[in-house]
Formats: sequence, C-alpha cells, structure tokens
Amino acid sequence: MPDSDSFTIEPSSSGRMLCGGCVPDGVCRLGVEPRDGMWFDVTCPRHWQGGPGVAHGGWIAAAFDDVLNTAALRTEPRMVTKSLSVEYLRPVPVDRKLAVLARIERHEGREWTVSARMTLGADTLATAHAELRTRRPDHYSRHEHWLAGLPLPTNEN
Ligand SMILES: CCCCCCCC/C=C\CCCCCCCC(=O)SCCNC(=O)CCNC(=O)[C@H](O)C(C)(C)COP(=O)(O)OP(=O)(O)OC[C@H]1O[C@@H](n2cnc3c(N)ncnc32)[C@H](O)[C@@H]1OP(=O)(O)O
Repeated sequence: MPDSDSFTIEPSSSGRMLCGGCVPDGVCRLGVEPRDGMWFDVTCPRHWQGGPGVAHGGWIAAAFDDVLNTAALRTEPRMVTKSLSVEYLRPVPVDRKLAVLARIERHEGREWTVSARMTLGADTLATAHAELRTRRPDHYSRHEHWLAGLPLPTNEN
C-alpha cells in the first residue's frame, strides 16, 4: 500500500498549490487565488450560492480554511486545521472578486494561531480565527489504520 504520509505538494501548471480534490482540474474550485504576500483574491462560484446572489456560509468557512492554511504552508509544508471560527458580518456576493488578508498571529512548535479578514472595497464582510497544527509525520497512516480497524457497514446501518 502506498504511504499516505509521503505525498508531496506540487504546484499546478498555474503555480497554485492545490488540495487533492482540485489537482485533476488544475484550479482551486473554491475560487481562492493567492495574490501578494498575505493577500488573496477570492470569488464565490455561483454554485455555492446560499440565499439569492449571496454565498453559502460553508463556502465562506472553506475559503477561510484554504487561505489560512495556504498562508502557513509558506513556512511549514504539513498543516492541518484544529479549529476554525467565522464571524459572518454581511452577506457575501457571489461572482464578485473579494480580498482576504491573512495574518499569522502566533507560531510556536506545532501550534499556530491565524486570522483573516474578507473585504469588498472598504467593507469587512467576514472574519475568521483558526488554530492550525503542524501535522504529525504519521497523520494519514494513523487515520487509515484506525479506519481499517472499524467494522464494515452492514445493510442495517
Ligand atoms: C485536507 C488536507 C490538505 C492537505 C494539504 C495539501 C495541499 C495543499 C495545497 C493547497 C493549500 C490548501 C490548504 C487547505 C488545507 C485545508 C486544511 C484542512 O482543512 S485539514 C482537515 C480538517 N482538519 C482535520 O482533519 C484535523 C482532524 N483533527 C486531528 O487530526 C487532531 O485532532 C489534531 C491533529 C488537530 C490534534 O492536534 P493536537 O496538537 O491538539 O493534539 P495531538 O497530540 O496531535 O492529538 C490529540 C489526539 O487527537 C487524536 N488524533 C490526532 N491525530 C490523529 C490521527 N492522525 N488519527 C487519528 N486520531 C488522531 C488522538 O486521539 C490524539 O490523542 P493521543 O495521541 O492518541 O493521545
């Protein structure tokens, strides 16, 4: 069986680092694009619409998760999210380029505290705070070992 912890992150042809689900498409399907430094351009695709013309809150959380990890991945190539909290301050329009500015608040050993702000023009639409962890070297193999030990589902489940 291939070692699930030995995968390396390769930039796509656009230079963007992509999660496993987006690698086949070569683009970030969440609509997150790194800009300069800790700035990111984010655009909510219309298929993530919640209310009319506005983003589903789950997309906003996912976009923050991606931005915050991508910011930390510049220093540490193995990250995982431990907690994420989002404040939804205003509805977020779909199909509009928004700006997100990330910030590393604290980094000590495996522990990271990070935050970000999503804006359109001068207005803040949402903010996020997260705790990240540097992944332990056996993170995925340990997960697979745990999963393999579970009973297989039956038709009654
Ligand atoms: C999705 C991955 C992407 C990879 C990146 C690739 C491409 C990058 C390219 C483009 C950039 C885009 C980037 C986007 C990235 C998105 C990031 C995510 O959304 S990550 C997904 C959501 N998060 C989780 O799935 C964490 C699940 N939680 C945990 O694994 C643990 O709770 C953890 C590591 C957060 C705990 O960290 P502690 O520092 O607080 O504590 P400790 O000592 O490590 O573990 C404590 C206990 O947690 C369990 N635990 C920890 N790790 C485990 C594991 N691997 N399997 C099973 N249980 C585990 C065990 O019970 C352990 O206790 P005992 O050591 O047994 O006493």
